[in-house]
Amino acid sequence: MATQNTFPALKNDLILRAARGDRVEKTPVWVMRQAGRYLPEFREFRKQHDFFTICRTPELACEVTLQPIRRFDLDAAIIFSDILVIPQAMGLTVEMVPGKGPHFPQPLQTPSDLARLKLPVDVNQELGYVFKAITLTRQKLEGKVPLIGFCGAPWTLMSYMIEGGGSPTLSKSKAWLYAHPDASHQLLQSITDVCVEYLEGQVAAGAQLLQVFESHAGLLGREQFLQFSLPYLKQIASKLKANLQAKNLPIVPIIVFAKGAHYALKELSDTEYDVVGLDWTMEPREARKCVGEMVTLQGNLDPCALYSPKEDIRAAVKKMAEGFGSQRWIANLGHGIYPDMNPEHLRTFIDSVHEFTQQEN
Ligand SMILES: Cc1c2[nH]c(c1CCC(=O)O)Cc1[nH]c(c(CCC(=O)O)c1C)Cc1[nH]c(c(CCC(=O)O)c1C)Cc1[nH]c(c(C)c1CCC(=O)O)C2
Repeated sequence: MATQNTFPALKNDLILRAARGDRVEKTPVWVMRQAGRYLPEFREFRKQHDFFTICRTPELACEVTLQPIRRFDLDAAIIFSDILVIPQAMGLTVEMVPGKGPHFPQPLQTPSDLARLKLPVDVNQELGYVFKAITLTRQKLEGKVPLIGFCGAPWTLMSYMIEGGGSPTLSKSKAWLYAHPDASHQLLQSITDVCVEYLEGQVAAGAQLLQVFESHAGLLGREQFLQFSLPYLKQIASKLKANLQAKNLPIVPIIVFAKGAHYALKELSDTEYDVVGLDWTMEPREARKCVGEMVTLQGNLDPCALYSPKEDIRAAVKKMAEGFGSQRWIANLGHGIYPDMNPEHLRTFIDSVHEFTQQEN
């Protein structure tokens, strides 16, 4: 059975309080893809190490995780890894092609290809390197901020496994949903089972908050989302929480980020997720009206707003803060930061969140 390690005492628990709906004196902020190519120190590091070698080597993953924490006044670290480590653990080869992104040399083409998957997955054996990276990073953070763990959601991972890489339409993977619904459900369930065990292992290793990335929700319509995405997202949160409780592990808050799922915001808030992430197409006040008071919202400045002059970034943050209000909000961008962003503009974003949300007493 998993046992908890002992870690340095936490000095900043703002994000954990906001996630649970406890009072905060200022709004916590972190940024999706905060460890990455927009940082010169990351680009330097990448010249020496292959992407998945960094993910698989705890000392390297830890170093990259800490880079943005050293530079900025962030309220959380997110473990450096990728959502595609799960397809790898299920037996598929994934390469990261510089300048192009992920590539699967042998994607799933027809339902008969499901036989190629290596199931069931021994999560400790296949993904134990992530657990080691989390434990090491939690030690090296010295309690400065909490450490976020994450995984890709089943539909997003299924679509990568079938498309074999990025795709503007997801037409191959969406074709499975319409032409092979049973095989699709079978695949989604297999991925879900891995996600549950993987997230549990991350908590046992020291993750203090989790995020599930359903990055490809937007290309599903509401119907397809309710059928092929939401049930698996729900299963992840409910089974995970039950397992954590049964094993006496901390029941950490969980964030669901379903990019583009504005059509199912209410349903997303009606789950065991503690936080619902918003992309930049959603209006904070409308979103709050839709989800009610019992859930924390995360987001949602358009990442491209960081291309504007610093004064405009400050104005955009002020407006965003007025829209979300001071409680039950975790500030973030509406999607990951882009590689050509000026790190100093990110600093303006982070510092102005703190400035505009600081409470009087
Ligand atoms: C869809 C997705 C992926 N990976 C991820 C998602 C979900 C978030 C989202 O919707 O953007 C999640 C992810 N990927 C990475 C992290 C690390 C933690 C962080 O700082 O957020 C996280 C949380 C590192 C990464 N993952 C990747 C990089 C860049 C690769 C490199 O260094 O060469 C990093 C830092 C590569 C990657 N990985 C993926 C793509 C599409 C790409 C190529 C596009 C790109 O380069 O941004 C798959």
